Amino acid sequence: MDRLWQETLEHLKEIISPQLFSTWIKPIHFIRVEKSTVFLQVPNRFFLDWIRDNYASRIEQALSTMGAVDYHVVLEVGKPENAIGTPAESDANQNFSAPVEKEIFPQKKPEFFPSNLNPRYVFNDFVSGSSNQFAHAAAMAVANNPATTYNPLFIYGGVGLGKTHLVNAIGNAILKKNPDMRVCYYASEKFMNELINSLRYARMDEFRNKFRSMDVLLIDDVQFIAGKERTQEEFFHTFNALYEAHKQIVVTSDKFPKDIPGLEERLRSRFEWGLIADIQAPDVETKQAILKMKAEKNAIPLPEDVAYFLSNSVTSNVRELEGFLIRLGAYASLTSTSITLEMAREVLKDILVEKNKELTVEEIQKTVAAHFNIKMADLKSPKRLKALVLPRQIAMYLARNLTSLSFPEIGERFGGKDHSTIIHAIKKIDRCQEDDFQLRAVITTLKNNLTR
Ligand SMILES: Nc1ncnc2c1ncn2[C@@H]1O[C@H](COP(=O)(O)OP(=O)(O)OP(=O)(O)O)[C@@H](O)[C@H]1O
Repeated sequence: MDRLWQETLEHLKEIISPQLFSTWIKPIHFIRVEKSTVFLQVPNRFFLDWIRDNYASRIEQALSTMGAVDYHVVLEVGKPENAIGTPAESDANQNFSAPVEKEIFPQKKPEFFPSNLNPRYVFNDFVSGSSNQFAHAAAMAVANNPATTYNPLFIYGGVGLGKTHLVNAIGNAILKKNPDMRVCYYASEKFMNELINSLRYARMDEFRNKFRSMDVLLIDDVQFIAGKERTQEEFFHTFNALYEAHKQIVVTSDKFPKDIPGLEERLRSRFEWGLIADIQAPDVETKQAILKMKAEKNAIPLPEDVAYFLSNSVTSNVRELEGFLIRLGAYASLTSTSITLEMAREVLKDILVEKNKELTVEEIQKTVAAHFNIKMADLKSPKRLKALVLPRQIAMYLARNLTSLSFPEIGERFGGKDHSTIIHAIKKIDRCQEDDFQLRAVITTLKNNLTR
């Protein structure tokens, strides 16, 4: 099992950024396995909450990918004495001594049909702002009246913007009102792993019966099944069976259905049958409100100026924002100090320098060119072909929105165009976005890709 844990760590290293891996995964210690439960040790309570909410299901998926199928993770707080695994990053973590606490993830319901829902993700703890109010309202409508108006509900948005939170909130709210309903949350990778196992052990009937008997099926990060022929086929039949039986389906993705490469046409069109709601990057006020709410929940005293500093310093990923808060809270608790602006600047300096690097027009052009499958040189050229004009105007629009360059400076980077051309492009994209839902979706996707 030690080897399996090391292999799981290697796998996680590949799918999580080095920064996040060293902050959150490295300090975890493997303790033991009992039946199909893997006991892991984390340095403190903050860590436990954070890992449970953000990484537990990924760890379970990674274990499953490495062969430990259907294993559950139990997190414990404590000293790393009996632990095996990579050493914790900081001395502070090593020396932390706290009473041992245990928490099981996922919190399995005793009944036969586990919902896999994270009980902490509820509507009350979701901050609604202009960036997410449409998705929030749609999610509430579905939770109040499942399978009546918006079916399927498709929520899309960039990394760490609250899709998993919202989809779990829908499930939790429905179950609260209707405890007998069969509500089930599945990360699409877990759906795929379960399918693979059912195929391997000739248990497809069981698999189909299970998924087709649900009242509410919540599938998170559906983009992962794109390109996986067998999984898409099985999901397609599950979708049809549930839809025809008037059961609610909610799907999340990091992209608009049309923009998911490798997604079968028949699934794409079904996702567009219901309501599609986007979550955009939060503005500074929403970020501040989220931080304050999270600080209160975690009993972290967060001064106003630090909340403002954090909200202004990081790009858009709420998970990262929350990670900074937890880091500050842990630092303050371990060193028995209070959180101040000076301390926040010091503790987060390495990460924030990296984050504050401004995007370049070249990066924007590269991303736009790749999205539209055209050459970067075409974005700078004077060619007036229809297939080039829109991508070029979008790239100009993004350059204005995501960098601090002036109109003439942007013109310069687009092959020496006049500033009036840039102004015209920006106005046009601004105007068209108001009515053109698909254009808005493309711009959201590009913005999310550029600022993640
Ligand atoms: N509006 C919000 N209010 C409160 N918390 C939020 C909000 N948006 C995001 N969060 C928090 O940010 C963290 C990341 O959110 P979540 O996991 O739902 O993101 P995601 O969009 O599903 O990301 P991914 O694309 O990586 O799956 C969670 O802890 C969640 O509670």
